[in-house]
Amino acid sequence: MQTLILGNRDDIDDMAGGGGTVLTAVLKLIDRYDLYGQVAYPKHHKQTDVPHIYRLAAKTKGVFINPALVEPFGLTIIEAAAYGLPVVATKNGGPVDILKALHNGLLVDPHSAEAITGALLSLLADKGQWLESRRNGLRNIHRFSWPHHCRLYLSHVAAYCDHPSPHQRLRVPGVPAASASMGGDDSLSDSLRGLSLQISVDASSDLNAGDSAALIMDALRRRPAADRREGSGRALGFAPGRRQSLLVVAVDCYCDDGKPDVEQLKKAIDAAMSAGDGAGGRQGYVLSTGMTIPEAAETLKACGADPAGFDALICSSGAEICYPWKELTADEEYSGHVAFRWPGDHVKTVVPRLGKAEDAQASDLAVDVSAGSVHCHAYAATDASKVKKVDSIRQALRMRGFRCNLVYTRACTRLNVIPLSASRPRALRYLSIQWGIDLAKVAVLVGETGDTDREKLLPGLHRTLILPGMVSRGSEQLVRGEDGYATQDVVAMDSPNIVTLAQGQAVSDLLKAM
Ligand SMILES: O=c1ccn([C@@H]2O[C@H](COP(=O)(O)OP(=O)(O)O[C@H]3O[C@H](CO)[C@@H](O)[C@H](O)[C@H]3O)[C@@H](O)[C@H]2O)c(=O)[nH]1
Ligand SMILES: O=P(O)(O)OC[C@H]1O[C@](O)(CO)[C@@H](O)[C@@H]1O
Repeated sequence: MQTLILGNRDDIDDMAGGGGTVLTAVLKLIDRYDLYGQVAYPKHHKQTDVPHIYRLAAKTKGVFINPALVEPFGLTIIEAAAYGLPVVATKNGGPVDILKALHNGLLVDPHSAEAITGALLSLLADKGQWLESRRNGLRNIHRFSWPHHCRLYLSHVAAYCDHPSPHQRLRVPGVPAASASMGGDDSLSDSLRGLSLQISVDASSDLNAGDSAALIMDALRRRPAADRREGSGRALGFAPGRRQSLLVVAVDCYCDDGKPDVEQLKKAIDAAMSAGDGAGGRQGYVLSTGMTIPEAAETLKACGADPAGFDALICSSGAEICYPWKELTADEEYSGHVAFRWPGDHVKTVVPRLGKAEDAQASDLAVDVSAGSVHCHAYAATDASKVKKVDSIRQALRMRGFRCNLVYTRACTRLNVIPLSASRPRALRYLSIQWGIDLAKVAVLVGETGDTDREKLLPGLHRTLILPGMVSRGSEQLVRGEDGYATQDVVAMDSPNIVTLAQGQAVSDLLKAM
């Protein structure tokens, strides 16, 4: 089945621009070649349908084609790559640069029907070529991430500022001697946040615009380290010094009764810690969990691990972050971020009513005050069969005007209700930005199963390592109903960024191989 997305319309005659003409021509071709039943051309689609359309095409081993006579940029080609869908694209315009970076398909002359047919058939018929294009797209898509884009852009700006007039100079703050000795910080995200303030035309400069891009970039890179030290009284100001990469332990190890499975978690932590041996402190550690901050600290101690050995704890399924080397209290800045549209106490009593199964008692999903926090309502669940799935509760809450994130944790025995903008991936992104560590230098360790938000930790710009045999009981049966989609329908599990640790393989070896 071919799917043609040809614009939303009620009536072809009312379509703007040349859309109506193109669609009419296509319908005539469908008729001429008698393709009824083989081609779908939906009249309407919503923006939220678009990811599913790309995924469907990728799943059915299809190809995305953009045969524009001229394509100024080509966002759709980047979108297709992000979903693992190979492309055939016009050789006129932006796609030339995109394919040079992504290698995710073939360029064609849009005026040549023969060239288009040839390229489509070649990708569709040659499974090896199709798979290579898919994997290249998934592997290289980070090149269109904002940090990468900004880095490239700045380097071009700096490189071409060769002839400034004497009073117009690019002022990049100097590098204090102390910070110059710090390890490389390869992300520009911090620098970029304040860039509009840092670059100004001013004669009293430390660097000329004519200086090499590398020099300017270097100064920009180092600046946040100095800023951070000034604010070191706050957790937010913590600069993880020599840290250049992060290992995030997000292995949700619980026993059947919901208590932390200390033995298994200890194995996961040991596997992570051993990967940092010999890194000279350049590797940082984060625990990412559905537990509260006190529970996480206590559990780490039970595992024989010093909580202070972790750079951060992401707790309550991403509602809180703390820095245990300093104190076990939540980062207020992050709390401020996630507070957006948090319905607070208004939603607290509604959840048990909407979340318990039809035949269940009120006590089957009851508020657990001790496991809650400012931005997390926690509920104790007696049995997985007595509660509704995440998707169903979320939908019921939305119908009542509450938009929240819901996560079952502790082997289906606890439901965390947190703000919509709080999640474990979101917390990770926050740390990556605050600390200036690119997500490409972050590796997340997960189990084969886990909390209901586990599948959201799998894709992204970071690398994901699946540790088999660590989690005996997860909560993922409570993600969505049986008629819902499967994880592999929304996550490209064959992405080069997602790998499973082989029996006896060390985390460090796998990281090196990725
Ligand atoms: O039926 C459609 C068509 C497009 N999109 C989305 O809309 C966005 C833009 O699509 P595109 O077809 O490229 O739209 P235009 O606005 O016509 O294109 C201009 O804007 C794009 C985004 O910057 C650039 O890539 C193009 O080169 C430029 O011509 C993408 O996210 C698409 O997924 C839909 O959701 N439904
Ligand atoms: O094929 P044509 O006429 O050059 O039109 C291509 C244009 O249509 C779009 O694909 C969608 O509007 C643009 O991205 C692109 O610029």
